[in-house]
Amino acid sequence: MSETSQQNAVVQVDHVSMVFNIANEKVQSLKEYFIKIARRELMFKEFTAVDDASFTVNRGDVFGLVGTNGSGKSTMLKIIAGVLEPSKGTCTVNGTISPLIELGAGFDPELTARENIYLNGALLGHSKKFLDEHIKDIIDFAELHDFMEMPLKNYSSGMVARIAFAIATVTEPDLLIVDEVLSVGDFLFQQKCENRINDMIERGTTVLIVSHDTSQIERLCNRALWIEKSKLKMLGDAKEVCAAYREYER
Ligand SMILES: Nc1ncnc2c1ncn2[C@@H]1O[C@H](COP(=O)(O)OP(=O)(O)OP(=O)(O)O)[C@@H](O)[C@H]1O
Repeated sequence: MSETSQQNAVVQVDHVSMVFNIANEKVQSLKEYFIKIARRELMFKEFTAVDDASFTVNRGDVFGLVGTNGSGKSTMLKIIAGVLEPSKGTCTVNGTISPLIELGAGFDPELTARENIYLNGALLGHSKKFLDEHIKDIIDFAELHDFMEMPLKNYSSGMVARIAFAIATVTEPDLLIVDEVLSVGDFLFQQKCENRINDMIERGTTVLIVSHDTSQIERLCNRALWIEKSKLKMLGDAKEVCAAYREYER
């Protein structure tokens, strides 16, 4: 790769593979699990969720990931976000990241929504002072003013997604990673999120987005990657990749 393209890369994925060890049989409890491990009775088999992936996401790209269920999209995003260490290969990210990956991750269901804003905000690296100054913006964007003192366990998944999106986008990171969270929000909230993503794109944020809604990928993204059964199947212009993927799904 040339020096210029390297400087332009926000995400550089180089021959990345992710292999999980899956137990061959179901165990009923943690105790049984440890007993079987100690007696060497529990066998594992390897499962390759991402197989030798290499690609680059450049500054200013709005990059979509598509593929059928279980093809490895979320695993790829978790590697990019630094949540998972790849079994092979390297993944480099240049800049700050706001990951919106697993709905509810980084939240405590027993705490109120307000307390969770501080907890999740701290996990994203924000100070208490910063969160005090921005909590009104977060609550305003999520439109959940009447529910701030309610424990998060009583929230619907759409309400959790509203809070998670509002916190992740309170600052403008170099890279915004959005997994299926948008799909659980209602139509109006999805539109509001898309508008905010578009504003961030205009100001230079690079976006990585997973969605089963190919029209959403076509609307938002310039480039797309289709992952199928753990392997990269097609990389290129978002409209072309979505068209090929739709054809395959039929
Ligand atoms: N921690 C894990 N341990 C074992 N297997 C895992 C783990 N995480 C993911 N997998 C497996 O890896 C494969 C890819 O999962 P992944 O969640 O990346 O798929 P996906 O493309 O995001 O699917 P979907 O569209 O359904 O969200 C699946 O078969 C899944 O069961």
